[in-house]
Amino acid sequence: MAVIEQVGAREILDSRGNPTVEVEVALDDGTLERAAVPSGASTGEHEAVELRDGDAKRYLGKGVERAVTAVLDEIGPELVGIEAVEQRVVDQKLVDLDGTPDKSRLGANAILGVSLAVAKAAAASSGLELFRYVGGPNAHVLPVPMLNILNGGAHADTEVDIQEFMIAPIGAETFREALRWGAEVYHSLKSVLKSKGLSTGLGDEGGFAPALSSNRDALDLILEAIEKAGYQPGRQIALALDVAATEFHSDGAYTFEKQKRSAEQMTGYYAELVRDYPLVSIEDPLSEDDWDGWVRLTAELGEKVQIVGDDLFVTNPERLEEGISRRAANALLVKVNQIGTLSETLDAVALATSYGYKSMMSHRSGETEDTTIADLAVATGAGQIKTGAPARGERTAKYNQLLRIEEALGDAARYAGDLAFPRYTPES
Ligand SMILES: O=C(O)[C@@H](CO)OP(=O)(O)O
Ligand SMILES: [Mg+2]
Repeated sequence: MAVIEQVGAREILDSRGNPTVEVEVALDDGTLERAAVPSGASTGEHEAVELRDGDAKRYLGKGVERAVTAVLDEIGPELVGIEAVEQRVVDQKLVDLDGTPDKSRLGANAILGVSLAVAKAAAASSGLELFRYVGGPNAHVLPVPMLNILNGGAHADTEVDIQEFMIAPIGAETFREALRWGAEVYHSLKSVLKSKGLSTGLGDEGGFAPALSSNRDALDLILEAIEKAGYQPGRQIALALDVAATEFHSDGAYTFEKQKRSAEQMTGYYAELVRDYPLVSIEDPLSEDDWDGWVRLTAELGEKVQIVGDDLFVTNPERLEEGISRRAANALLVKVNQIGTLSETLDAVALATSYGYKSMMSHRSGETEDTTIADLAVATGAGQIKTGAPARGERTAKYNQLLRIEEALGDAARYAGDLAFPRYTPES
């Protein structure tokens, strides 16, 4: 087995034109692999800390030279000589070296880059694709792509409050078919928008970002696009939301559609949406610290629809444990850079699974060409992945990797389909 010989790092650009960290790990058998780190816009207060330089002259203070230096000067030398397959040893070393609970000293961006690059190098050196290396023989379920085709909130310059309107092609037979359906609906939505004189400009995740006066308008446009593409809403293609409610919550109130609302009023609004639309999943319906609101919302809607905790859980096993004990949400959003190491990410998914919580693998709004999360979705059997629209290279890189994985698995591949959403019964 191969040991880590050298760790390199550099500053590269992400899909928003902001700097981010890329790490390279070289092993003594000649293997060289790299991983790039994503970056969020609607970040949760409890996420691990992304180290930024703060020098206003460089990239308006968004540089990551300090994180790069942390990899080169502090982290790298400590890892030389360790077996690359000892992922947990490496990750524990990263956590210990940093020494803070939120990875703020060395930076979660520095730490994650190293953690993922080590995993990729170990996989390559073992002659295994990443999904097989991390997931073993059980890695055979292709996730439902949760395609974000209409962007609002912090990802668009419009007044649409809900951040992400996604389609979930649950009725497809294979991932390949699901992705094709999704792309067809994406194009269909473009025509629908054009025909109504609405903008077809894009938001950060490649979805359209038209100026609309209500959030229901967005759902109606998408339903029209699904039908015009020749698919049945609900049975073949369901809907999902990421409300990202932390973004419009302050002083105990939600400013939604220009009105101040309580958690109870927001819950009432979602209950109507679930009644009126084929929704399989709602992410962050309430703010990150509104635990009581989450508990009540989950009690009211959790039997009918998946309720996903993103800012609430921040892929952190401790916050997830609290959520499980209080019965807040029934699914976990999984973002590798919210927690900072592969081992802790896998721990969060395992914890979720053991309590019957579903997991949705996720990108960030600032992304790179790195495709690690596609492999992790299959490795963990998550059954769901959201990585933006079926357009724009940094998003399609992940979906395209899933096409390759499905092909590599051949007859062993199984598409998660509507089984990914046990709380949803497609209408006949
Ligand atoms: O809220 C989210 O789920 C994400 C990804 O879609 O957005 P961001 O990366 O900006 O936090
Ligand atoms: Mg979210």
